[in-house]
Amino acid sequence: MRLSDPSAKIYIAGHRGMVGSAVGAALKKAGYTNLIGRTSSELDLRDQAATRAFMAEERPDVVVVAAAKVGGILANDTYPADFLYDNLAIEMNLIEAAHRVGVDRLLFLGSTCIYPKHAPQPMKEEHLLTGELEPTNEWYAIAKISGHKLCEAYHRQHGDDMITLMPTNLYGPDDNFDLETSHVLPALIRKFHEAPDADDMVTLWGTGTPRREFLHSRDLADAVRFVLETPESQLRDVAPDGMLNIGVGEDISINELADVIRDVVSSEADIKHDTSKPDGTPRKLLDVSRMSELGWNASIGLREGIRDVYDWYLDHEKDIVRV
Ligand SMILES: NC(=O)c1ccc[n+]([C@@H]2O[C@H](COP(=O)([O-])OP(=O)(O)OC[C@H]3O[C@@H](n4cnc5c(N)ncnc54)[C@H](OP(=O)(O)O)[C@@H]3O)[C@@H](O)[C@H]2O)c1
Ligand SMILES: C[C@@H]1O[C@H](OP(=O)(O)OP(=O)(O)OC[C@H]2O[C@@H](n3cnc4c(=O)[nH]c(N)nc43)[C@H](O)[C@@H]2O)[C@@H](O)[C@H](O)[C@@H]1O
Repeated sequence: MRLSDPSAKIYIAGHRGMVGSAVGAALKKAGYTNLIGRTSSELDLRDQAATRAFMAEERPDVVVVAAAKVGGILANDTYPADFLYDNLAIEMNLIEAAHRVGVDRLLFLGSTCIYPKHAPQPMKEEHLLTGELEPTNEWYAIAKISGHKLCEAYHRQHGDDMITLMPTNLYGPDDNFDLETSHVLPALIRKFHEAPDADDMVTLWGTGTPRREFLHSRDLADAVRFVLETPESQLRDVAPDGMLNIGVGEDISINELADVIRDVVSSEADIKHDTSKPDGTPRKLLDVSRMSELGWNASIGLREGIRDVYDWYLDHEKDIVRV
């Protein structure tokens, strides 16, 4: 059901994360006053009984699933069991419990690693399951595909209003800046920040030739609000499979990204490549025509977004967990 009541109870699972915190801010700004969240120590969503009990007690009208085990290419490749099990457990428990209590709408957040490694570019929603996955993150990808399919199963069997957003690589305030487990953009902000001089060296993983698309978390949060406020019939007309790519529709090579970040951070460091680290998917540019057709487009440019995150990083550097 379309979100229209400002007092609707909205549960943001993962409300403290980069995406969850941006979604909370966007919904608050839009006038929604009844937002709830629980930290993972208050409610471990891998615990089915605890998740069912929480949902039965709170009975939210809307659930946004922004809780997940998340990380960059090296973390995914290093901890396959954690990325597969945690994400399967979290999404299975949340989606099933949402069905049990009869929420009006559930929004599941997937990720574009669900598409085949060599999918046609730009990638359309119908390219799902048409080819082999990228090995470094197939574990996370299979979990996210399963989450989407579970939403579709509840929609088909019970008529539940459950929609999957498939965001491209995200960045923003409250991102993870740990140099081993983070994604490339926050990692390079920190690396160049910590290497300001001409005789410093910044190491890029892989060859730097893969291309990535980057969406600021505030843009994603606005897309979440937009979809929640759109009637299910309109969403399903455009997305009969219940899936919507969320991106900017353009990409950049990692080498070019490094040049932009080095410039924004005002570093004079040189760059070298550690080709012992994986490149991952060569490219994963999204076709964003479904969201454009619905009337939504991203608005934060990459350079502007990197500047925004770097300003946030400078204000929070001392609080960021050291490796
Ligand atoms: N970052 C990206 O590039 C990207 C790209 C596409 C899609 N996404 C999707 O966007 C969503 C959010 O990602 P993010 O970047 O915001 O990640 P994040 O900053 O790591 O936040 C993840 C959140 O999930 C919560 N969480 C993790 N395990 C939990 C558990 N067992 N029980 C309860 N809560 C748990 C954490 O809660 P605590 O803080 O309380 O521990 C955290 O707030 C995920 O579904 C992710 O797949 C992310
Ligand atoms: C959105 C996420 O995309 C993720 O794939 P993916 O874009 O390759 O994840 P990233 O870790 O952002 O890596 C993107 C590209 O940047 C290169 N890279 C260069 N330097 C660095 C660095 O210092 N740190 C990192 N992390 N990368 C670096 C990396 O080798 C890869 O080719 C998936 O593993 C997740 O599951 C999720 O789907």
